[in-house]
Amino acid sequence: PGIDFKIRTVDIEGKKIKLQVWDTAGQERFKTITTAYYRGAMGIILVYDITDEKSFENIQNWMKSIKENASAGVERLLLGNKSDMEAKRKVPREQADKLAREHGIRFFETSAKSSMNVDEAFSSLARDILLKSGGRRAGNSGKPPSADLKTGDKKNAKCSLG
Ligand SMILES: Nc1nc2c(ncn2[C@@H]2O[C@H](COP(=O)(O)OP(=O)(O)OP(=O)(O)O)[C@@H](O)[C@H]2O)c(=O)[nH]1
Repeated sequence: PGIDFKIRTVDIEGKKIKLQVWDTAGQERFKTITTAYYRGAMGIILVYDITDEKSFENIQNWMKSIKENASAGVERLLLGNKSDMEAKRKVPREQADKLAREHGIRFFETSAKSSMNVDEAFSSLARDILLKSGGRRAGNSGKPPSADLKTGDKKNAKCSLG
C-alpha cells in the first residue's frame, strides 16, 4: 500500500531521459495527500477514467490541491485513460479539453491497455519540464537531466501508466 515509484525512460531529441514516476495508491483519498508528497515534483500527471464521470469531477479537486501544495511552476498534464473503451465513455473529450485549456495544460486520451498515447504523454511532460528548466542539458548542469514526476490519482481516477 501507499506510494511506490517506477523508472521510465523517454527519448527526447535523441537523448534518453530517465523519469522517476511516483504512483499514488488507488485507495488513497484526496485529503490524505500531503504537502510533502507534492514537494519537489517537477511534473504531475492527473489521470481520470473516461468511463467514470466521478473520476473526472475529482480532477477539479486535484487541480486545487496542486495549486495549494505543489511547488510553483510544476508542470501538469491531464490524461483521460481507457480510451479503448469508447462504448462506455461518459466523459466527452471536449469537456476535458476545455478543462485543460482553462488550466493551461496539455491533455491526451490514453489507453494503458493498448498503450495508445502513453509514450507520447510521458514524452510531452518531460519535454515541457526540460523547456521550463531552461533546456538544461546533461553535461552542463550538476545533475543528470532527470525529472521527478508524480501521478496524482484518487478513487476511480485510475493510473496504470507506470
Ligand atoms: N480497458 C482498459 N482497462 C484499463 C486501462 N487502464 C487500467 N485498466 C483497468 O482498470 C483497472 C484498474 O487499474 P489499476 O492499474 O489497478 O488502477 P490504479 O488506479 O493504479 O489502482 P491501484 O492499483 O489500486 O492504485 C484494472 O482492472 C485495469 O486492468 C485502460 O486503459 N483500458
